[in-house]
Amino acid sequence: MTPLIRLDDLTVAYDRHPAVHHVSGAFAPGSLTAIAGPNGAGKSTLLKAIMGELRPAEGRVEHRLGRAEFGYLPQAAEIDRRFPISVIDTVMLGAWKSRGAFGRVAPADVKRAGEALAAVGLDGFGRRHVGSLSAGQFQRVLFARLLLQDAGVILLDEPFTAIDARTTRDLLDIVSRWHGEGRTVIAVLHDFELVRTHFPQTLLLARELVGWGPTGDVMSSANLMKARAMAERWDEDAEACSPAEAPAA
Ligand SMILES: Nc1ncnc2c1ncn2[C@@H]1O[C@H](COP(=O)(O)OP(=O)(O)OP(=O)(O)O)[C@@H](O)[C@H]1O
Repeated sequence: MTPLIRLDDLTVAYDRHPAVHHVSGAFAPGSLTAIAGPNGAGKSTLLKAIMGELRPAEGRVEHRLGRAEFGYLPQAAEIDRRFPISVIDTVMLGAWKSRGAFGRVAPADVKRAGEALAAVGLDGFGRRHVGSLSAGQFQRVLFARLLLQDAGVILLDEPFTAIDARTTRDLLDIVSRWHGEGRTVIAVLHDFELVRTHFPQTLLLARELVGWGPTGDVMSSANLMKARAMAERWDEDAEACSPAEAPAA
């Protein structure tokens, strides 16, 4: 099968210090993949590089997708909820693909936004200010926004962190539905049990690739120990990356 997204010797760096180092592999269309690895492994950086928010220092991210084909749920810590915006308007932001960034709001979009809120269990919350929601309710709002966006590739950065079991279950149902609809879903996750039970593919990252393939193979004790050992060796003040450091193919 032709890959949907291919990573070719991808290195992504901040101030020339690599956070993702020489990663190669491919996401198949319609695949459901967890990105796992220790803190600081480069997982969020990799998501941002996949959707083009960060440019590679070396190597490439290859695909034929436009920006609108990517739906993205950032880490909760990256979102400022003090911005004075209602729940329904936040969900409506997901409709920008169909109406353009400054386009008029169509009644059909309002209806779809209401349906998306109902689908995530927040019927009647539309007029609430996002700052007044609990963390779990706000995560549901962000999923409703993704439902409205209707993207072919969905990137989720720690979608279930600080979320209770019931909300996690409800949001996992939505992830399963997206997978069933043939969308490609890539999620950064810390809960290994959840990875093993719900994600058929795993990309295990410790700046460099530890493993990428069927979850049962990749999440072996040997690989998890290897990832931890690699993380313990990281030197935050290491020299900037040079092409000569690339591992042999
Ligand atoms: N904007 C930035 N500027 C400089 N360095 C950054 C920036 N963002 C991330 N980094 C560094 O890049 C490395 C990878 O960070 P990243 O957030 O991608 O890791 P992660 O695997 O998602 O971590 P976590 O599990 O803790 O969320 C870390 O050393 C981090 O400090």
